[in-house]
Amino acid sequence: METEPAVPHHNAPAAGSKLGVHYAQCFGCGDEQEAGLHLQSTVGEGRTVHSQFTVTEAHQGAPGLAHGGLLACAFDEALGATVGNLLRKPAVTGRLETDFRRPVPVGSILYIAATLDGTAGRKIYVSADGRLDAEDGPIAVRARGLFVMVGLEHFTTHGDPEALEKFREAARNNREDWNINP
Ligand SMILES: CCCCCCCCCCCCCCCC(=O)SCCNC(=O)CCNC(=O)[C@H](O)C(C)(C)COP(=O)(O)OP(=O)(O)OC[C@H]1O[C@@H](n2cnc3c(N)ncnc32)[C@H](O)[C@@H]1OP(=O)(O)O
Repeated sequence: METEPAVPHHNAPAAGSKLGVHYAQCFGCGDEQEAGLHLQSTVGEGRTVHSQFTVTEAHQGAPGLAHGGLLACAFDEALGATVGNLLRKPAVTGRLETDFRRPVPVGSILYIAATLDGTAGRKIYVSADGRLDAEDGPIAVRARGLFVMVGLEHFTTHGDPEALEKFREAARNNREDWNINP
């Protein structure tokens, strides 16, 4: 199937909109996960979302340096937030590739700029650069993801049967006009 340009949903949040927590216990963005990433995201121009998080001591692999898997998690979250919020369709990560280009020290802020690259049927292609300490800082990590659109029953069948109500609760706290139906 041919890849087509990704077209943001007509009701996608506008450029400049801050994206809230999609689930309080999410390791990537949740505010009830003490050691989590607390990633914060804002919609950018076009098909982009800008996210950032501060690397803390809870995120170490080697002494004083972020764990690579943890950085991959940050990109999973940033790419997933881009897909979910711009397309407003439920999707899960099928494939995630990361290139680690520079070490990321504890105390750094990682600035992640993600772009929706295209869709092919249920497949969504998305990529991102992560820069150190400034939006125009040196690239530390690059990632490419393939997300696959799923029905909402993916979350209730395989996860918590009350998943949809938990998502809705988070959505109500973020945007009153949010409707989780795709
Ligand atoms: C409603 C509004 C929402 C609002 C929202 C708000 C914000 C929201 C923020 C969320 C931010 C969280 C970000 C974290 C996101 C996770 O971390 S999700 C958790 C990690 N991922 C998973 O657990 C997924 C586990 N895997 C699966 O459940 C299934 O394998 C999948 C991915 C659903 C696919 O299974 P399937 O539905 O049976 O589909 P299948 O036919 O196998 O694959 C479909 C297509 O994808 C391709 N494909 C699948 N996997 C791969 C792969 N690994 N490599 C290459 N191609 C693949 C297949 O080849 C196939 O291609 P075509 O034949 O169509 O060309």
